Amino acid sequence: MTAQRSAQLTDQRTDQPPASRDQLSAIDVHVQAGSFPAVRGVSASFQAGRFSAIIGPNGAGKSTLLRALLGLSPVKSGRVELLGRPLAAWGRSERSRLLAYLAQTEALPPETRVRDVVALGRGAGGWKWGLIPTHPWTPADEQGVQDALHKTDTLRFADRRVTELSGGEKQRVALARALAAGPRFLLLDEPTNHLDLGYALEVIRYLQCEVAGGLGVVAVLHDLNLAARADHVLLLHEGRVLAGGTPEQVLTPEHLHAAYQVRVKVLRDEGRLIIIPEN
Ligand SMILES: Nc1ncnc2c1ncn2[C@@H]1O[C@H](COP(=O)(O)OP(=O)(O)OP(=O)(O)O)[C@@H](O)[C@H]1O
Repeated sequence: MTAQRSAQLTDQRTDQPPASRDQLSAIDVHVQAGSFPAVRGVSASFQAGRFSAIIGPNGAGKSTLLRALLGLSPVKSGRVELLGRPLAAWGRSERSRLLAYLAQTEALPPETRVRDVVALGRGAGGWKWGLIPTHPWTPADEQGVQDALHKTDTLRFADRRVTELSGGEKQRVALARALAAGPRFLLLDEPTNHLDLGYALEVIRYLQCEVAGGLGVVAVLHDLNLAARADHVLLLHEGRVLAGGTPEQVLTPEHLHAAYQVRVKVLRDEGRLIIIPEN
């Protein structure tokens, strides 16, 4: 795609932050993955109390951007800000209290009961894995674990071992662990990967409930019809922002063809967008 054509597709090449400071922002962020410039000058803001989806074709830089927002991938230039302060200025424990991460493939400790895995999310010790408790266990911790189990529908197998679970069940346990600490932002890399259609929708609905309660969700999604349920969509292409805004602004046939080289129809059903490949 030529630069001129790309510029015609959107007048919103960067997704600039609104006035609120209750956000996680990337400001002209460049990230190098090995010798490859995986993220090339991305500016975007992700609000607390909003569901943001990051979409784009394979290799567009979605996971690398997510990791940079978490401080897990070093930023070559530009900066990430959390609640108006540079990410690097936050202490490690404050940062991990505010930001939770659900990676593409979560390594859950094997032979461990689900309840104990979720408790790790609140800083419980896991002496078997060399983890030291972050603080003495309190009734609030117990309640946080119970709530996370309940909300993710994992309570009914809370006493089973992780090794006895299906891929989808493990994914929900990983989600429960990420949520147990009550983070401000939850960043998820393809959270619906191993989930059947019913649970994928349930996870999205569950995340929407948490968003209504003030959580900021930033999810890398491949399923454009799930991304259409987000409040805000960021479309990446070759490490850059191709478009950012509401699903209506971003999920257009022009943008999607530019990013995926696929012609799509965008339909509307009861106010929701439905994206259908044309062939
Ligand atoms: N260690 C590395 N060395 C070289 N290139 C890398 C490295 N890690 C990632 N890349 C490249 O950086 C680009 C962005 O990778 P990233 O995983 O962020 O993409 P993505 O959009 O999440 O892709 P996918 O949808 O396939 O998961 C890809 O082209 C990838 O091959």
